[in-house]
Amino acid sequence: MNILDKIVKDKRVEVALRKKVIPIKQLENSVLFDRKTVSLAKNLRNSNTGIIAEHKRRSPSKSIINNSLNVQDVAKGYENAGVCGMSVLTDAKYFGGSLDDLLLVRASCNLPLLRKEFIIDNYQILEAKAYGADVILLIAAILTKEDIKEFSEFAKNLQLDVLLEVHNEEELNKSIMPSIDMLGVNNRNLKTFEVSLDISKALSKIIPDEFVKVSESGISSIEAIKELQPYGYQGFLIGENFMKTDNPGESARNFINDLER
Ligand SMILES: O=P(O)(O)OC[C@@H](O)[C@@H](O)c1c[nH]c2ccccc12
Repeated sequence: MNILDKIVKDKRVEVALRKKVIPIKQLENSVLFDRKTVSLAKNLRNSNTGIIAEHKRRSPSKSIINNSLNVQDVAKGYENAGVCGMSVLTDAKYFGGSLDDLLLVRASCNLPLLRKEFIIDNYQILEAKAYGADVILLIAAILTKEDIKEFSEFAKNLQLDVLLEVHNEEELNKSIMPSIDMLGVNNRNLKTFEVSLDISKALSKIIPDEFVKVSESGISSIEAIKELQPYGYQGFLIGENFMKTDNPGESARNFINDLER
């Protein structure tokens, strides 16, 4: 079984348990649930840098990236750096994240927040809203066209933005629908961990103009961004390149300063 199938299998068990511990009504009654959300898509359209900075402690491809940081400091640092939004990994088993990370980040900054999660159930979208997210990620590789329609419409009804992630043409073709705000091209194959910016370049040509294009993973230089901008990319999701340093906020600030020069 490939790693992605394993993650999804574990996720189904996890979500079934979560539902028993915290009923839907409780999520809907939580303080953050009725909050006004902020749009990442709008921020990206109005930016000429478009950096979405991620909080990621570890990953199946790299094991430990950074285990010694305070998630609230990271959030404040990213906000001060002038990023357009922040992505917070909430998967515990493979990425060392949690919904509590998301909650702490929500309490520390006003950035649009992406819940970075393997979403397979509407319940996780309610959790995203209740713990402070503004945006959800949907991964085409683990969803059917019907799932994508159901989950994205459910998210839109909760005033959440939807970032749909693809890795090839077939995934892209089943994902194009009006309830999607942003199309993310993952440069990393989640089954083999191979990374190549060529994926973003190739797929950009068949992404319709109404979607904000986001390039995800393996971005570690200004040059990479300059290379991708002519292909129409307005968003760049960066995790490891910032998280591997002692001060991700400062790294992001230097990166953005260089980019604006
Ligand atoms: O750390 P990187 O290479 O900059 O990548 C960040 C982000 O794109 C990556 O964490 C990611 C993209 N899609 C995902 C789906 C699930 C988990 C993680 C991801």
